[in-house]
Amino acid sequence: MSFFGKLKDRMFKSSSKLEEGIEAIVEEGSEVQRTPPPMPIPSPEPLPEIAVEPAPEPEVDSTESGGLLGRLFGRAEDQSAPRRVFDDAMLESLEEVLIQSDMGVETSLRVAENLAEGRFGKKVSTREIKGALAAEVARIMEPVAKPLPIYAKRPQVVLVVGVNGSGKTTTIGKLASQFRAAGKSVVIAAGDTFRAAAVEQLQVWGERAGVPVMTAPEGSDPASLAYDAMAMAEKDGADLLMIDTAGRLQNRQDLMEELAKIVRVIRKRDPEAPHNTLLVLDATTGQNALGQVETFQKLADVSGLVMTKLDGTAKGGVLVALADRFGLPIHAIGVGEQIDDLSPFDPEEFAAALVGVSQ
Ligand SMILES: Nc1nc2c(ncn2[C@@H]2O[C@H](COP(=O)(O)OP(=O)(O)OP(=O)(O)O)[C@@H](O)[C@H]2O)c(=O)[nH]1
Repeated sequence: MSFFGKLKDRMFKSSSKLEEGIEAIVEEGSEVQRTPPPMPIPSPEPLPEIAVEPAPEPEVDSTESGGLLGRLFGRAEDQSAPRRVFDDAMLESLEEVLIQSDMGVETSLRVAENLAEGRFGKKVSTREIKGALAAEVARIMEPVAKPLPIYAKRPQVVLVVGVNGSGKTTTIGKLASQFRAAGKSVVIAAGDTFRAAAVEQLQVWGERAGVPVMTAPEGSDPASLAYDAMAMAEKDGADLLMIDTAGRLQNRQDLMEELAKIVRVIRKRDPEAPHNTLLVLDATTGQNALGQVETFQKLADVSGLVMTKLDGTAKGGVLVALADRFGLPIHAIGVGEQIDDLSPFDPEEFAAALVGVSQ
């Protein structure tokens, strides 16, 4: 199955919510429209003879793209499909549906406003609105869709941060496996030395990915492990060193000091390290993800995001809010617990899956 197929299948909770919401809005309004239209007033004078093209149906921006959205939403529409006039009530209902999909209030209001532009007072169908929404979401997401940059630097150090349970370990395993498949040599450092279970889990992922995992005794200094891992990665000529970290936000000061110390010691070996600081976020936490970005930006120099657990959540819209608010690159998304359930972030695929493409 293509990754888009998987994404579409698994993001059903978000998309069905948006899809059903938009359908309901259009259908509700279209009933109002069934009252007979007023009789046309005959024009007293013959119209001057100028070549007038029949007014075209309002175009869906996305249909102009030859890409995925164009293919999905661009075909001619069944004329019997319900339509309603885009009015204030529709604008408000759209805002509500977008907020419910976790796009955040600010972003939802702006997106709804953009959908209204050029359509206000005109009759629109569900598919037109879905197509336009998908195009708008893709437009917002386009600038942040950037794979993890790979540098010539060896080892490239990737520090992985995020709250406990966000999916750091799983993401490190998945990324390591992908880098291995691309012919890169990888070393993992199990930097959450305070939790034996976290270390064990990382070892399991290391085995799956065929990548060595450096560990240290429970409770030992994560910075010292990071330093040793850096030395080992240098000695082995590894392309990448991925460092897992603790995610205990309960004591923010300790965590900040711990992360700062890791950075300080690895810089003794390479003043430019870490080359990437990946923040792993759990999509099921919805709007909390926004707060986590703010917090971790204070704790570390976050360079990009990975959003996990997009499968089975109705909160996929939070990615749009994140992109709109922070503009941080989204390197990858996770849609499952298996090793190949991590994909580069594709804005059009995401937009289509979020909005729902069954129509
Ligand atoms: N459905 C789904 N589950 C995921 C995904 N990514 C991670 N998980 C699951 O989320 C749980 C937590 O993931 P971990 O990788 O252990 O998270 P962590 O941030 O390392 O957490 P700690 O080890 O507690 O610090 C595990 O049960 C994973 O299998 C995903 O994309 N989709």
